Amino acid sequence: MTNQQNVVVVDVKPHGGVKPPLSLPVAKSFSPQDLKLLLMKKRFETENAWVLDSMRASSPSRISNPTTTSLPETDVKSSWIVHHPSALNMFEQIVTASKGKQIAMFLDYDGTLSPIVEDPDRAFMPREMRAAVRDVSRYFPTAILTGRCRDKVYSFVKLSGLYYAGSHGMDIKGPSKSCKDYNNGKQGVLFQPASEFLPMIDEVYKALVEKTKSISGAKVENNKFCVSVHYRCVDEKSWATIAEQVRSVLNHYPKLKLTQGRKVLEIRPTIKWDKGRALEFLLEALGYNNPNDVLPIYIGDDRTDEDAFKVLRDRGLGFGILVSKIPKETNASYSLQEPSEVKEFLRRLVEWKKLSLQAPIIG
Ligand SMILES: O=P(O)(O)OC[C@H]1O[C@H](O[C@H]2O[C@H](CO)[C@@H](O)[C@H](O)[C@H]2O)[C@H](O)[C@@H](O)[C@@H]1O
Repeated sequence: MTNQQNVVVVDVKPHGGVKPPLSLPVAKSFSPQDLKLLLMKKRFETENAWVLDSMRASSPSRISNPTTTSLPETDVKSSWIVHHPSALNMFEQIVTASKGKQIAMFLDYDGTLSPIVEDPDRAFMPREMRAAVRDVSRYFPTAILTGRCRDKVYSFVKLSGLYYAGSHGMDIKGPSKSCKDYNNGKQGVLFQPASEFLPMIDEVYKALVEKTKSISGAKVENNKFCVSVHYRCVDEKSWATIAEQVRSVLNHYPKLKLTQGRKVLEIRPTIKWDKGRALEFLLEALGYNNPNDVLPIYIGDDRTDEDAFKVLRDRGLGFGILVSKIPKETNASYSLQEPSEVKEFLRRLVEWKKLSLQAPIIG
């Protein structure tokens, strides 16, 4: 007969949600010290399992609610398209909604302006996409919001008339050259809400490089105010090891948290700042305090873009457009399948704007 009972511990994740409950067998003879160690070990294992599940599901989460999973895949897809129609098919409705307002464009980078590739250092932006973004920025205030380091994304985009928000919005800079009159003279706006974390992020980057160097295919990227640990090229059998190594480093840094993107673990400060807050900051920096003056359009493909989609939805402002070929849970209103459709959407916006500037005023 065993002398054990089960203790269930419910804990709170650093970024708000509830962690899975810990259930551990407690022998009556355990000392408080043993119990503490056992609890720590169990928590470590549970958190790893939680990260690993999430890594397997990849990002953003595919639709998994019971009302849709019982339907055949084609029905799920058509029901999703009804709720998140193509932004190309809804183009007329989108521009009609901008009547009397200034359209402001917010664009994610990876998976939106450049196709996803294996090597993050080679995620170049196709020339035609650069032309489309440049043309859009001539007619509408335009910002790139990315998880990447701001300098790195600038080296890919190479356009000086845009706002850039790197490190998931923790590093914001205005256009380096004046673009018409819509930036209200706020050229060079700079906002870095996490600057005190720079030394810590640097330290964590080095620790992660060291911890993952023996995992074939793992890549650690220093994004200035956050760090990415890529596992796209890591054999799935080693995903548990990568999750374990990342957690073992993070355990020493309670002021940092773990989030996830497309085959990437992202380590960032626990401050309440994300792409949604950056979008709000940029709207204010552009002088759009009155929601009646502006129609923001945000296009992105990843979990981190959901923060921005949510801000737009909660404020009843503009439109979020998710780039995805498959149905996913999202706060976006519309969808586009891939970067080539993003380019088409941007081109159509420019054509529409040119025509509307030429149109005679009647009445
Ligand atoms: O906010 P984003 O611009 O979407 O940046 C998010 C992460 O994007 C990059 O990683 C992703 O794209 C890579 C290149 O296609 C791909 O190899 C990787 O698997 C994707 O997760 C970037 O390298 C990360 O640092 C960003 O956090």
